[in-house]
Amino acid sequence: MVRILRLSEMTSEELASIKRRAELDIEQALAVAKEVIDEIRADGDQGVIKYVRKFDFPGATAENLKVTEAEFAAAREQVEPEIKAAIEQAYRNIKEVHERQMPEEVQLAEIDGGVFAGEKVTPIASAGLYVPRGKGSFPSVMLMLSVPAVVAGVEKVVVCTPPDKNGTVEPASLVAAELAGVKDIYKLGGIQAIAGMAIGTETVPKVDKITGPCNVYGSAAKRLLYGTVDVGLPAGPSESIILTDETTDPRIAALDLLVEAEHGPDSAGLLVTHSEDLAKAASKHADDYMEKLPDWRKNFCQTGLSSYGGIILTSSLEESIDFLNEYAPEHLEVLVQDPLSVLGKIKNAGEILLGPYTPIPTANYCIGVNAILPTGGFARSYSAVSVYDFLKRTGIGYLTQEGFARLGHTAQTLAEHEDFPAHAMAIRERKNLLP
Ligand SMILES: NC(=O)c1ccc[n+]([C@@H]2O[C@H](COP(=O)([O-])OP(=O)(O)OC[C@H]3O[C@@H](n4cnc5c(N)ncnc54)[C@H](O)[C@@H]3O)[C@@H](O)[C@H]2O)c1
Ligand SMILES: N[C@H](CO)Cc1c[nH]c[nH+]1
Ligand SMILES: [Zn+2]
Repeated sequence: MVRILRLSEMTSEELASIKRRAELDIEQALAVAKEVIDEIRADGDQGVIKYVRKFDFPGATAENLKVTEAEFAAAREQVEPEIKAAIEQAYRNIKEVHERQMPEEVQLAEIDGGVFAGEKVTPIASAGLYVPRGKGSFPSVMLMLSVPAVVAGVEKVVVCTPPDKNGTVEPASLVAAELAGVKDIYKLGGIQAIAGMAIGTETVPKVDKITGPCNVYGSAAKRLLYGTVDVGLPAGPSESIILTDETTDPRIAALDLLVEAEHGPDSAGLLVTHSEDLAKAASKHADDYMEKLPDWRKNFCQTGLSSYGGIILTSSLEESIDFLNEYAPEHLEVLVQDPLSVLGKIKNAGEILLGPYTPIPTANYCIGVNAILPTGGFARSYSAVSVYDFLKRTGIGYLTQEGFARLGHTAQTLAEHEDFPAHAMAIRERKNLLP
């Protein structure tokens, strides 16, 4: 049975472990990440190729690291029409959502007589997208990263994604990339991908920003390369909370508890409820549904649900909401009787999905909201991937003579107070230099 943890009886260590998720495991990956990064810094392509061969594609060479036009053509042929149609529908919604996010290129307003303030947005010049491939194929992630980057207007979009041992990139991911307008794809996974794009080699372009979810190895590389490159939002092992009450169908709750738990042994699936009956029924149904999964996914669920996940039994809906706000889940499903009634009380979640007709997979794939979300508690301060991950906002200020007359003295006063004499002089002397 999926474990039921009564919140009031959990020790502080148990609670801390649940809230920390799998982030702790990154420590064991840091050593190998440092070794790989150092060799890629020193040896460029040869460093990259050594580790692509070691971890993914034994036949890797500098000549076959980049996906060719022929491989795109082969992918178009291989991908079933039904899969293509699904990718196209998902693409349309994701594109619609992200185009709606785009701000005006320049905004400037006169906020006081002669005082103009605003901002302009500029796409970053180059972005490196990481599309994972270890414990699943992710054409959906390809779309969720490529579409906002292209909509934002990034000139150079580079993708790294692990190849299989024969050097093949998952065909549906290539179809998705081509649909989104991205063709610079490199057969790199894990540490070597992050390091290759952060440092740049003879074959792998150096980029200004890397973003995309990855496992503990890629996450370790991002942590070590923070400062060399912008490593984007912390998107690690998947996690979710299913918030329920006594009215929730325990079968629906059990089904949805398994969704993110199946991503990997380090994924966290939590069901949070104040109904003991619901908890017990959902635990039983989850066991039954797990039997329907292939062994490797069932094992992921069982491992995750018994270490980072399970069913949290609280004393009230308010306590459930307090717990989820503290936990800050990547995915939050709200299956209580009146989902909209709790929306205003939810402060920390990567996404909020309302009601029984909005299971997490609909958002993972095709509602259009971005499914690349902060994990490990970072939903307290990070947002889902959006066009803003690929745009810079630059402030614009403009004072007319009237505006300067209005603000000059204030600026000089504060400059003198903060003991910056050149700041103060730049204002004071203008009165003698300008009409
Ligand atoms: N937060 C999000 O928005 C989001 C979205 C999708 C997926 N995810 C998560 O992303 C993660 C993807 O992980 P994954 O493993 O499936 O794919 P991955 O692409 O991150 O990792 C696979 C790569 O890891 C490297 N690797 C494997 N074993 C290694 C070792 N022993 N030493 C060094 N490198 C090694 C290989 O190069 C391989 O290509 C999952 O945890 C999934 O839950 C998160
Ligand atoms: N749930 C993942 C984010 O944690 C997104 C995804 C893609 N494919 C399946 N799931
Ligand atoms: Zn998922």
